[in-house]
Amino acid sequence: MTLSPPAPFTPAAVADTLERIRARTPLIHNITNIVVANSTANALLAIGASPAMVEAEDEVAQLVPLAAALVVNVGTLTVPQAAAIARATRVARLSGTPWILDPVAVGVLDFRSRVALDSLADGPRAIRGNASEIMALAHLRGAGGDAPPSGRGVDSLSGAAEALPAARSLARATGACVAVSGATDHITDGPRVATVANGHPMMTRVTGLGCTATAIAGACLAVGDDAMAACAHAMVLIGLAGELAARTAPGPGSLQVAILDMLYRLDRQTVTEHARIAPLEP
Ligand SMILES: Nc1ncnc2c1ncn2[C@@H]1O[C@H](COP(=O)(O)OP(=O)(O)O)[C@@H](O)[C@H]1O
Ligand SMILES: Cc1ncsc1CCOP(=O)(O)O
Ligand SMILES: [Mg+2]
Repeated sequence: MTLSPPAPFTPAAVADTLERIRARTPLIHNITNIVVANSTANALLAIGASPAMVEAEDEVAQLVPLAAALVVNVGTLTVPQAAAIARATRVARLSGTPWILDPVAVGVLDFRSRVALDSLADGPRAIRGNASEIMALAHLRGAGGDAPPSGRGVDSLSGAAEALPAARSLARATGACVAVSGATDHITDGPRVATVANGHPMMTRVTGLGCTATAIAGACLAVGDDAMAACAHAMVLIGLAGELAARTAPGPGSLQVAILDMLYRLDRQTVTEHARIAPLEP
């Protein structure tokens, strides 16, 4: 007898994704920022994936077709990195490697805004950002109405629900799933919306946890066919790790370490008991 798979936005589906990552150890190619290169590599290892941080323009074209997913993050963009990103996303489009964009501080700084916007032509499977970044990117793409207020550097000035209309338009315009993080994460592919209510406010006091969510979404994309489900599952995994780690961490320093330990320790039972994921009914 074969069991039918669980509905996509349920704790059981998140547990399935986690177990697939652990079983397959997908190679995740990251072109990312200097702040989080170490912490996101460790988070990917802790959850069971295999990270490689490679950004030489002469090397990315070789690695992208070998990788199970590509993560592109413009957090500390440089001119050589922009060239590597353009090459990598083009190869990803041609080789069918799923890729995800983290538009760090897009809307605040023009160079990265242009690079992120141009990259959309190569068909990211997903985009994960905070509310300010998603509203800004949607506006740049011509899918977001009036110019939104830009973020405070890499931090958002708006809540995730506020960005949902822009996220839906961006998803429709690009074909990507869009995940907006915040106290309650909102994930959409245009028609569908799901929410994830895991997390802890102390997570905003550790740098790079949004970038970590994006990297984990890369691992989820690598092992699943439904990009929106992959993004939602990733938001549960990082949110849950943060929430459970915050139970004992007295401050952000210990929280950062405890999140790594928790990503390593998450299992089907913990996910099933604590995941707060749900489809948002229209
Ligand atoms: N107020 C909050 N309460 C609970 N979890 C949060 C809160 N703000 C952010 N998070 C969680 O922290 C992680 C990083 O999100 P966020 O801070 O929005 O991204 P970024 O660092 O890119 O701005 C996500 O898993 C998100 O769910
Ligand atoms: C502080 C900082 N500055 C440039 S990139 C970066 C990290 C941003 O990480 P996150 O978006 O996950 O908070
Ligand atoms: Mg961010």
